[in-house]
Amino acid sequence: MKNTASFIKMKTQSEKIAMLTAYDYPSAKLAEESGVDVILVGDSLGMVVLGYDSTVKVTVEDMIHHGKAVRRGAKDTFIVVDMPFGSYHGSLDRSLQQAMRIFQETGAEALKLEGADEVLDVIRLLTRTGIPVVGHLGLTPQTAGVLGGYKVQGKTAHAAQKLLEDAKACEAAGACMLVLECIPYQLAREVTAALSIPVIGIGAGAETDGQVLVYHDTLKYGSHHLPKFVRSYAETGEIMKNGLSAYVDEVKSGAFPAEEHRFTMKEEELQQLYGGK
Ligand SMILES: Nc1nc(=O)c2c([nH]1)NC[C@@H]1CN(c3ccc(C(=O)N[C@@H](CCC(=O)O)C(=O)O)cc3)CN21
Ligand SMILES: CC(C)C(=O)C(=O)O
Ligand SMILES: [Mg+2]
Repeated sequence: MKNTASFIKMKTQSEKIAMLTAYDYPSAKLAEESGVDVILVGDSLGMVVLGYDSTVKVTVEDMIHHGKAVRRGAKDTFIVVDMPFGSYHGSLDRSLQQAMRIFQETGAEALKLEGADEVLDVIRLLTRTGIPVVGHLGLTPQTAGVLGGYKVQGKTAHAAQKLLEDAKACEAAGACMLVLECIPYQLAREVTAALSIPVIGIGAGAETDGQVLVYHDTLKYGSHHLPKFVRSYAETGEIMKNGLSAYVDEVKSGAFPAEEHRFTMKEEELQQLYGGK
């Protein structure tokens, strides 16, 4: 099992870190078998698995439910679980309580929190408590309503400067890793060079220490809109739909089930059952 020190070593040796989301037992198992370095149980599960139009309806219970399934499917992979919307704001006591529940019940290796500013106190508290924290800056989907949608962040010199300072502050607060979402590649490059902790990008160009993508985007599973930064590596949705249509067709035509799918009662038992009839 890799740990936070392994990822720092990978950064210093310029070995790229491959992170992928997973939400259940089979997806986690496939991710582990594929050699993924870090599995993220993302709150994006609200959109790609539960069918919400944003991540803000996702609850602590949802994250625990899915996190436990992912743990069962990937016993030997470093797992990060997103703290969901509203679970790490308001008071430090409550934030720690929610974090402890997710961390203890799922058995994850780390938790991910979006933002800096007041979230820095939470990063510090969780880290001191013994919970490794992954930061998340740039496009932070939990605050999309305030940001004005899913838009590229850090495009102006002023916004880029603020993001760089936030990134340094996350590291100083104890974050073991940082996710940068939807920012210009030049800014991602600068943040990656400025930090000692690994920086993982999504829509942040090729010059970060690693990449993360959403499972369903990577496999083109589901009918959702694919963001511009995604590359899909398999037409899974199409393959599944073809398989399911073939099943329905064969039930309708009577081609399924065939003789090899049925069970047989012995002739003598049939005799006894029906007598001489
Ligand atoms: N399926 C899925 N993939 C993701 O990567 C993802 C989620 N869901 N849900 C949670 C967040 C939301 N994310 C998103 C969603 C949409 C865009 C998007 O459509 N962006 C525009 C760019 C907008 C601009 O130019 O400012 C795009 O065309 O890619 C970006 C990030 C990333 N995360
Ligand atoms: C897109 C990644 C970084 C994420 O936070 C999620 O999947 O929820
Ligand atoms: Mg997330």
